[in-house]
Amino acid sequence: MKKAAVIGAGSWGTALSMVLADNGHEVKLWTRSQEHAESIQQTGKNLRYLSGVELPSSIQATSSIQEAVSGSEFVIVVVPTKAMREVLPMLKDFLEKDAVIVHASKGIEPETHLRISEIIAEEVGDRPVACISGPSHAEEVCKRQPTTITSSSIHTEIAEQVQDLFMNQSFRVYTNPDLIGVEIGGSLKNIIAIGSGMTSGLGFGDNARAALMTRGLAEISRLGVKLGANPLTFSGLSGLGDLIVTCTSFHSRNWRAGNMIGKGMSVSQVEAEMGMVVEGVRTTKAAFQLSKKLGVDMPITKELFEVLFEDKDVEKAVNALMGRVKKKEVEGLMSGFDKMNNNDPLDHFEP
Ligand SMILES: NC(=O)C1=CN([C@@H]2O[C@H](COP(=O)(O)OP(=O)(O)OC[C@H]3O[C@@H](n4cnc5c(N)ncnc54)[C@H](O)[C@@H]3O)[C@@H](O)[C@H]2O)C=CC1
Ligand SMILES: O=C(CO)COP(=O)(O)O
Repeated sequence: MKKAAVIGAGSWGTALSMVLADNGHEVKLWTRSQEHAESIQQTGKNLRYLSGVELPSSIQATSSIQEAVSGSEFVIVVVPTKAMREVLPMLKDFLEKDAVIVHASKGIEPETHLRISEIIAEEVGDRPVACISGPSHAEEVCKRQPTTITSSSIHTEIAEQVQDLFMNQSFRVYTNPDLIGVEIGGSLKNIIAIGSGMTSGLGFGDNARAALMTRGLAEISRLGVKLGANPLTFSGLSGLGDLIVTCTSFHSRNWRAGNMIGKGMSVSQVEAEMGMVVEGVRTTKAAFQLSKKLGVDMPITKELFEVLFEDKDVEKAVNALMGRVKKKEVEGLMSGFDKMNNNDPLDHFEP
């Protein structure tokens, strides 16, 4: 039995608390407001974010970050990316000496272009950090439906500790040392999910969605490899896996946001209507900036940036993508494979 603090009682923090409680760990779930903590304690439910779900009675909700973090061996941070710089300084002084920080959020910070593990390093200093990421809608995890994710850390033993912490019969956890690839894949798929929702909102069908997902993965991989990721990570759970789940599901807030924009709503209207975080909007800005800085061609991200931040008409964005100059498919996709030490890509996957 381990002691764990989950920081952020939105849908994902709550679902992860359930996995940890199911595994017999002592779980403190930190909420931003006292009212929310009291409501969870009194009703045994998170009425705001996962209303129909009965939480294990062992989960202790608290609005005291000191109470949550002190004594915890694992601190799982699950707030939206834009809240990281507010929340991390609040918990920093209560961290135990050997506490492992795990984050489960998906985003890149605009302007600094930092991944979340890098923001954690800036805010709390040099500590063991892991990221968990993969195709995992909270709505299904809380029903204990089969789910697979990746635990990533540059320290193999930390990734494995986190794997052991979360893994159970309905929640299967793999490890991958490629922290850059895992964080980039999980963050950038949200951009493509917004685009996928837009194509449905415009009335397009399966062909458009498949095109966007495939070419989206190509540009995610191009940027990721430029940043130092292993290209094969993008065909794993935190890459292709999460791209599929987010681009094809009504559960996805990013997909739903794109769908509403495709139907004609403005970005601000959509964000207000959603009432939950739509990470892909800020990440589109960050990825667009990064692609310009690094000279990486990301045509889908560019068009989505112009739709989301420069009021470009969605149909004009589609026309711009479809009317690009002719290209070879495979050459661009394969660039980066020369980074691998092994000549046979399949050797990189454990059976
Ligand atoms: N919902 C899901 O199925 C999954 C979500 N994620 C990621 O997890 C992260 C959190 O997402 P959700 O839980 O779904 O979001 P959510 O919108 O359901 O909840 C966000 C939570 O963060 C809190 N929060 C917001 N701003 C805050 C601030 N400034 N300070 C402190 N707390 C603040 C809110 O009170 C709320 O408890 C995101 O990065 C998302 O991409 C990852 C995998 C699955
Ligand atoms: O990352 C997710 C599932 O893996 C959740 O995606 P949304 O934030 O779009 O709901």
